[in-house]
This record gives sequence, structure tokens and C-alpha cells, in this order.
Amino acid sequence: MHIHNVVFSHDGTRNQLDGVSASVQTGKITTIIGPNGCGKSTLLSLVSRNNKPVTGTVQLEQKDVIDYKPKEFAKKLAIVYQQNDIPPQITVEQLVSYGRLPHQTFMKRNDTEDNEAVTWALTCTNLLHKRANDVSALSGGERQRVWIAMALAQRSEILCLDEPTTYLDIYYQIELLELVKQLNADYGLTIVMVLHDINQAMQYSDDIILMKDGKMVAQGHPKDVITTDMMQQVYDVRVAFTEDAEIGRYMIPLSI
Ligand SMILES: Nc1ncnc2c1ncn2[C@@H]1O[C@H](COP(=O)(O)OP(=O)(O)OP(=O)(O)O)[C@@H](O)[C@H]1O
Repeated sequence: MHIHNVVFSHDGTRNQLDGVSASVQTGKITTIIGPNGCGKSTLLSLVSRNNKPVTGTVQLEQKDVIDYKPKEFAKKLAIVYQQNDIPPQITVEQLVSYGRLPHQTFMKRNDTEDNEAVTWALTCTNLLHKRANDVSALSGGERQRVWIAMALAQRSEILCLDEPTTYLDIYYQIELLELVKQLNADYGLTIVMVLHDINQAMQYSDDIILMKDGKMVAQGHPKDVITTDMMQQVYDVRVAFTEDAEIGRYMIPLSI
């Protein structure tokens, strides 16, 4: 996927994205990071074509994402938002099965394929035993996994996650990021996510897109992008780096 020089404004007065070019490598985990309000979620909204650039393009397999038919695009890319409204009185399995809608028409549906996809999505997210439970009765971490399961049932090649760890405690944050890593490793799923935690971004990403003020500042391997100079330049924070035998390089914020 290639993002070419996109410009976007939410309100027509100011460009929230100001000429962003970046790429997403197939089969890799790409994480968008940057300070509050720099345009991370807005960029993801263009990638998932919930918004259309004023100028510039987002291309998937050499085709502008805008030119895909909705169901065709849904088979290519699924997105999980930061906040999701739960329909009343819906079970885990029912909600996850909504992910199959792009594969169904009024005249045609393949029940076997749909059931297999839903069971697979529930298994990946460790929710099989909760399939009959009401979604509103689940914990925050479980609920987040249900939305991911719904996106997985869509069987798309790319999974976009907008701040998937927000509202989760540290245990569920790690659980979720391990799930993302496993989905990428086991099924070759391309992941594009927005994270705030720099150390988690370093640990779980193949590629980082670093943004500031609606612009892309750098893209590349975590160790090349997340440096003392970049953290000072982009976040105005003085940091140091150290090594851990298990997780490798990690960052320590020192002062503002
Ligand atoms: N619907 C909207 N209407 C007007 N302005 C918006 C809208 N959504 C976002 N913005 C503005 O666009 C800018 C970028 O917002 P965006 O949510 O993309 O940033 P972000 O980097 O994801 O921020 P955060 O880390 O705080 O979630 C911000 O200045 C925000 O106020």
C-alpha cells in the first residue's frame, strides 16, 4: 500500500494532513506514532477510506482505494476503531459474524465458509468459550478482542487498529499486542496500527511511521526512527536508550 502526498482537512480551514507520503509493506507490522493531534487517526481514516484525501492518493495493489467497490475493499482491509458502540443484547458470536457481511449477498451466502471464518476468528482471539456470552457483559480487554475477531472474520489481508491498547491495563495491552504479532506471524496478516507507547511500538513493529503536525517526519525500522534526536524533535522529550536481554532496545524518558 502506498500513500502518495495526501492532503486532508476535516473542517476546510486547516490541513490536518499536509502532504504525507508513506508505505505499508505487505506481511509486515507498521505502526504510526506521534504526539496527540498530529494526524495519526486521520491518516488511518484515509487508508481505510473512511475519509477521502483532498489531493494525493492511497493506492492498494496499484489501484486507488477510492476505486474499490465497498465489498471488494472490505475483503482487502478491515479496521478496528478506538471506540466502538456495542449493539444491545448481542452475543459474541453474533457480533463476530457481522464480519462476514462483505462475503454475503441477499441471494448468495456460503454458510460453511461463514461458520468456519467465525470459528477461526473466535479461536484466534481466544473467545470460543465466550461465543454465547453477551458482549456488554465482557471485560474491556475481551471486548477489544471481540472487535478484532469481527475484523478477522472479514478475512481481509490488511488489519488496521486505531490505538487498540487504549483503556486496557498492562496485562491486556501485552495480550493484545502478542495476538497482533501472532496473527502477523501465523497468517501473514499485514498490520497497520496506531500506538502511543513508544516502547511497545519498538518491540512489536517492523516499520514505524513517525508523524508531527500533519506531516510524516520519518519512516523506517524502529531503531532508525526512534532515536534521541527524533524524540527531542517530535515529542520535545529527552530520552535515553538501554538494552534488555529479552526484549532488546528500549527507551527511558528522562525529562521534558
Ligand atoms: N472530525 C473532526 N473535525 C475537525 N477536526 C478534527 C476531526 N477529527 C480530528 N480533528 C483534528 O485533526 C487533528 C488530527 O487529529 P487525529 O485524531 O488524527 O490525531 P491523532 O494523532 O490521532 O491524535 P491522538 O493521539 O490525540 O488520538 C487534530 O487537530 C484534531 O483536533
